[in-house]
Amino acid sequence: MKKIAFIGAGNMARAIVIGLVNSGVTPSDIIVANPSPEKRLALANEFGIMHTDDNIKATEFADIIVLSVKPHFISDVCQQLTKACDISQKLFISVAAGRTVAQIQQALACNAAVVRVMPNTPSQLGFGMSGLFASPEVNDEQKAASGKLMSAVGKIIWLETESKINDVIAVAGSAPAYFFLFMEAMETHAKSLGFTDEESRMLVQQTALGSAQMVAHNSESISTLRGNVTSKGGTTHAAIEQFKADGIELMVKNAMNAAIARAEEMAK
Ligand SMILES: NC(=O)C1=CN([C@@H]2O[C@H](COP(=O)(O)OP(=O)(O)OC[C@H]3O[C@@H](n4cnc5c(N)ncnc54)[C@H](OP(=O)(O)O)[C@@H]3O)[C@@H](O)[C@H]2O)C=CC1
Ligand SMILES: O=C(O)[C@@H]1CCC=N1
Repeated sequence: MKKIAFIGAGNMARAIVIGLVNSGVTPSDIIVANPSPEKRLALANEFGIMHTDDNIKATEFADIIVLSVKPHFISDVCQQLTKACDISQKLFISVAAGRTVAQIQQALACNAAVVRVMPNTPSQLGFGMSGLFASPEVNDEQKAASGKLMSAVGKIIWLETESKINDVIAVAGSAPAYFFLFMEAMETHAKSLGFTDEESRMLVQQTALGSAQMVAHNSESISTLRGNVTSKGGTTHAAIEQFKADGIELMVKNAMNAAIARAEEMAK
């Protein structure tokens, strides 16, 4: 197995590291670099991976460097690495939203092999969904290695054009938060209907889980599954009509387009 370094030990790095270790990757093949100790120590203590506060040491150790800092730190981190060590044979995987291959290569001062990945946090349970785009410099072996890495934490699709990364952000990268928002709204109203906190959480959580499982395990369209719940003139019909009257389809479309627009803006 290739050695993997995570630069940045935040939410996304944590999600992927957990998924990798749970999928059987040897913990001592993974190193995480983060300036402040709490998050990297937590990962090291929980999963037995290596850790450091030195991005350069982590980069020297690894074949694959996963850039998992906030987008506005990507350029500084790349410039730091390129000045301090030989990166010519390394594969860079960037999970950053709104940071293009060209920007990363410019900061690395070379035409490095870069794979952009747009993952999501369910990766930590092995239920991730990632879109991947490879720069022309990425060879077949590196492409296979990055596909294998992200397949360890969920499902993947390869993208023909880099701009599709922004579409994946809208449909999958940011999308767990949409479902959480919906669940939060339902949980809040369940509480106002008099259910306890625990009951409200369980009612919403189990219903969301069951619904997602039905989608995953049925070949019928999602629309058909919805129709199967919706008796004509019944309670679900009343709720769905109210959602439609309040503009749910437009709301979802506008929200997804807002995510895409923000990603495009960040790339400028
Ligand atoms: N969260 C998500 O659902 C998703 C996030 N992403 C992408 O993942 C990336 C990380 O996001 P997320 O994990 O949420 O962010 P976090 O803020 O949780 O994590 C970023 C981490 O980077 C560390 N860091 C800051 N500066 C440096 C540096 N110079 N060198 C090394 N580490 C540094 C921070 O440390 P400290 O806190 O100590 O400053 C922090 O632990 C972003 O680019 C985002 O676009 C992509 C898909 C989904
Ligand atoms: O909100 C963000 O910018 C990141 C990218 C996708 C999910 N979180």
